Amino acid sequence: MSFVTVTNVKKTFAKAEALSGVDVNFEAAEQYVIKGASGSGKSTLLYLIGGLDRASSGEISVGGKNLFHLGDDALALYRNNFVGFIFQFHFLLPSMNCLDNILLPAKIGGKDVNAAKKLGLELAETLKVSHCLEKFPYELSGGEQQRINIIRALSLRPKLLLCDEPTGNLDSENSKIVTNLLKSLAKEFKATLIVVTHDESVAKHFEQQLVMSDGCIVSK
Ligand SMILES: Nc1ncnc2c1ncn2[C@@H]1O[C@H](COP(=O)(O)OP(=O)(O)OP(=O)(O)O)[C@@H](O)[C@H]1O
Repeated sequence: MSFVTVTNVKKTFAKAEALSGVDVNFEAAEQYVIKGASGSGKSTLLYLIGGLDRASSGEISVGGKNLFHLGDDALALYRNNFVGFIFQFHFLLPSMNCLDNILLPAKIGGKDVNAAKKLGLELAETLKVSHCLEKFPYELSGGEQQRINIIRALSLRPKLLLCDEPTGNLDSENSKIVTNLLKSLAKEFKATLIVVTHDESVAKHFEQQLVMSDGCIVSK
C-alpha cells in the first residue's frame, strides 16, 4: 500500500479550481519531484498533503490516516509529528537564535527536547553550520539559513518531507548543495521526499518526476 494516497482531490478557492481531481500515490521512503507551470496547482497539492489546508473534496491518506476525517487539533498534531516542511523562504523566527529555532517543533509538540538537540547538533555538524547555532537568522547567509531550516524540519524525524521551491532563493552552487542534502537526509531518515519546483536543474536530480498542468497531474 502507498504511504500517501491522493484520490480524486479537488480544491476550489472562491470560484477558481486550483485542483481538478488529482489522483496520485507516493510510496514510503521514495523521492519525487513535482514540476509544472506557475499556477498549475503544485503548492496547493503539497499543502493539502501536509495538512496545511483542506481539500474541497476527495481523499488524502498518509500512513493509513485519512486527513479528511481529522479535526483541527488532530491535523495540527499530524503536521507536527509527521511532516517536515521546507519552503523557499525559511520562516526562521528572527527573535530566536538558530538552535532555539531548531528546538521549537519539539518544544511546541511537547516532545523530547534533548533528543531533538542531540540530532540537531549532529546535523549541524554534517551540514557544516555548527558555528551558526548561537547566531540569529539575520546573521547567516541564505544558504546557511536554509540548512538551519532543513535541520529544524528534520528535528522530529518526520516520515514525510515536503519542500516547496526549497532552493528558490539560492545561487546555483547552494541550490545543488541543498538539493543533494535533502535527498541524502531523506534517504537516511527513510522519509518520503516530495519537492515542488519549476527549476529543471533541481528536478534533474530526481528519477520520479510528476508534472502538473491546470490542476491535474498530466504525467507520472
Ligand atoms: N489561497 C488562495 N486563494 C485563492 N487562490 C489561490 C490560493 N492559493 C492558490 N490559489 C490559486 O490556485 C491556483 C494554483 O496555485 P498554486 O500556488 O498551487 O500553483 P503553483 O503551481 O504552485 O504555482 P507557482 O509555481 O507559481 O508557485 C492558482 O491559480 C492560484 O492563483
